[in-house]
Amino acid sequence: MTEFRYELLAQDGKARLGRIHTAHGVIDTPTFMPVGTAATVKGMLPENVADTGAQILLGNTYHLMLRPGAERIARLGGLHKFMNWDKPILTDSGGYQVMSLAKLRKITEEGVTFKSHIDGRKFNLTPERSMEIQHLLGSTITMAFDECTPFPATEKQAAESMRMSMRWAKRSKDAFVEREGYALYGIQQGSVFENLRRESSEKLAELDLPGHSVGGLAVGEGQQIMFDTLDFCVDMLPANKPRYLMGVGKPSDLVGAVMRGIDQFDCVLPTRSGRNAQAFTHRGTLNLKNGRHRDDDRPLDDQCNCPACTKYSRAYLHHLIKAGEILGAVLLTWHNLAYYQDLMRGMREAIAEGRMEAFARDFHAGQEGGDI
Ligand SMILES: CNc1nc2c(CCNCC3CCCC3)c3nc(N)[nH]c(=O)c3cc2[nH]1
Repeated sequence: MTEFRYELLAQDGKARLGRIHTAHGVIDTPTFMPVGTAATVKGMLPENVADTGAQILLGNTYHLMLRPGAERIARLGGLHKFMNWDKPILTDSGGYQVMSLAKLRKITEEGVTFKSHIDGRKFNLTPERSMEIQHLLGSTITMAFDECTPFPATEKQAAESMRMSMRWAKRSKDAFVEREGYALYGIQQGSVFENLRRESSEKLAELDLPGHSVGGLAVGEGQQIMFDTLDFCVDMLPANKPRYLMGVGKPSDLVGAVMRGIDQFDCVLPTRSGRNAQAFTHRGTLNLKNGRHRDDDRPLDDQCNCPACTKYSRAYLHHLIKAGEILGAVLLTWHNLAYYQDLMRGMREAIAEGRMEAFARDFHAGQEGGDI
């Protein structure tokens, strides 16, 4: 059996090249984790997600507890078997999604009660129940139950919210079922306040967890404030353990956050925008709804080897989108996931060769390339 372990292989400035060893396989970092909210990466077969280079997916406590139910998934053999993905799965703890999706939410020290956004049934989510659900799912990496502090928040509001999350982190650890090769990550909170981020990091250090995430960002603060916060909060987390920035982000967010020491990312952007005709390319983003593509027989991205870019033209993709064809959403999702994996692979190679600064310069030059 494999014990959960992070290997730091190289550094270039604050950027890190690493490897996470888990019970379900190895993850090369920096890594982008596609989101599989309802036990599927929307529109993709898992083998094709793996083909893009993804080594780990995200699942979600909130969605799966509502439908089909964590106990049902456990009876059916767990989430890996259920969705036919045998590599690592990281599940979020549910608190963030309750606040962004559920109705009639009530937060107390005990946890959150809410009504399902699907059928209005009442639910109760506590650190203990979140741990039980993630255990039933068979998650490789379990996230502590936390509250994502809204932005903006006063320092007092951020302090109270963070302190509750730290009490919930302790309860999460006490309820977490230890298994070799599996891990519980703590979530750092504290909004944009350096002293609160430090207090949160010190509380998490007492729990001696195998990995951590930076929570409470990508909540509307904007890229500059996010980067300014990362400039001081990432180094507060142990350097010998993985650091995961939750909910991030667009390509330039990933480049900037890797350069600030982040190892893991998740974001719905590549999949959600793929379903909305938006494509990320080495030359910037474009929207295939735009009529300018209707006679363009060039590939979407001439530096990409995904099926959308090697087998079809922009004109065809435009046609599929205008016609509302399912294949349009499938091909653009596939491409965006491939582009994100290419970007991460490019950064891993750049860090290994000590040329991350040059990589970032070339990336930005390409994005402003124009005439795409
Ligand atoms: C988009 N920005 C953002 N997302 C955040 C998320 C969610 C990350 N993505 C989860 C997946 C999405 C659907 C299935 C799981 C956050 N999650 C937690 N627990 N805490 C945060 O502070 C937290 C903060 C976040 N900020």
